[in-house]
Amino acid sequence: MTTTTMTRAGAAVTLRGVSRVYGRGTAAVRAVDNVTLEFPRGGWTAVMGPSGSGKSTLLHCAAGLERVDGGQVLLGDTDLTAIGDRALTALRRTRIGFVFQSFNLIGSLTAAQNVALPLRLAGRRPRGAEVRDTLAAVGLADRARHRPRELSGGQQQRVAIARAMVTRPEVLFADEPTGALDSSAAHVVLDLLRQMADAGQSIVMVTHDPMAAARADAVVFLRDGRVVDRLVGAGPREVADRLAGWEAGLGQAGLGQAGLGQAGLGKARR
Ligand SMILES: Nc1ncnc2c1ncn2[C@@H]1O[C@H](COP(=O)(O)OP(=O)(O)OP(=O)(O)O)[C@@H](O)[C@H]1O
Repeated sequence: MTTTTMTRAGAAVTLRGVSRVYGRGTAAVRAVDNVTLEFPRGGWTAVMGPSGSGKSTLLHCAAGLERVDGGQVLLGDTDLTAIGDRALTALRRTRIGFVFQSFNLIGSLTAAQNVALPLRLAGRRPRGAEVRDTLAAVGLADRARHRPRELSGGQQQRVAIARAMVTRPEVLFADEPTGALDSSAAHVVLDLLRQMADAGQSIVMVTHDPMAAARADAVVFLRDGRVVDRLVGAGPREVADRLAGWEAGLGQAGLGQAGLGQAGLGKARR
């Protein structure tokens, strides 16, 4: 875990007053409620919060997978809320990578073919070396011809990361990337993400796991669709305590009153 956050100038993704509402009238749920937030360029940010706090919705809005109902989402300088569906689709294929908890690989394709898919979708003919190098970067050079069912869960997730990275996206988004993995496979995936972040890749990751969140440079906490807290350079214990406080509905002030953990009332430390 690095305690200093080495980020390049500017934000990778900027959310300004972003809201996403599901349903209407009395049934309306403000899944994301007026969130203003920057995900730094070249930094790894974890997003945590109680179940239903809006983490996945926020990630989908930030990645342009879902349209917002209010506010602005900027990828670098590009306002995703101001571009049409075709431009957004093209942008998603070239400038964003997305990794899901359940890998979402295509079972009938080999690992190499899965990795080549985003290039083909973007209208490019993949060069063999490009796909090979990307698989090698996730430690799977020798599994190129395997199909997903012939790979372990951890290996499948590494293929999914290679697929997300083959277009060299500005931001890699990951929704619970270790949620379906045992702890040793999770470690391998988290080591890989750490290595990528150290090499300058911007990463935004939703997770329930304090061990995973503590590998990131910063942790943002959501509750009821709002950003309520942030930690920088925190260890797993501190992250777990802070999450427990928000899950218990106590918040930071409540943590002090209830004597839960060591989270304290301080601002994020650097
Ligand atoms: N497609 C949808 N239609 C209606 N409501 C939705 C939809 N998707 C999410 N919601 C609601 O929006 C809120 C936020 O959901 P979201 O999945 O973003 O939370 P989360 O923090 O990722 O939850 P979890 O940790 O359980 O995955 C929840 O109340 C959820 O029920």
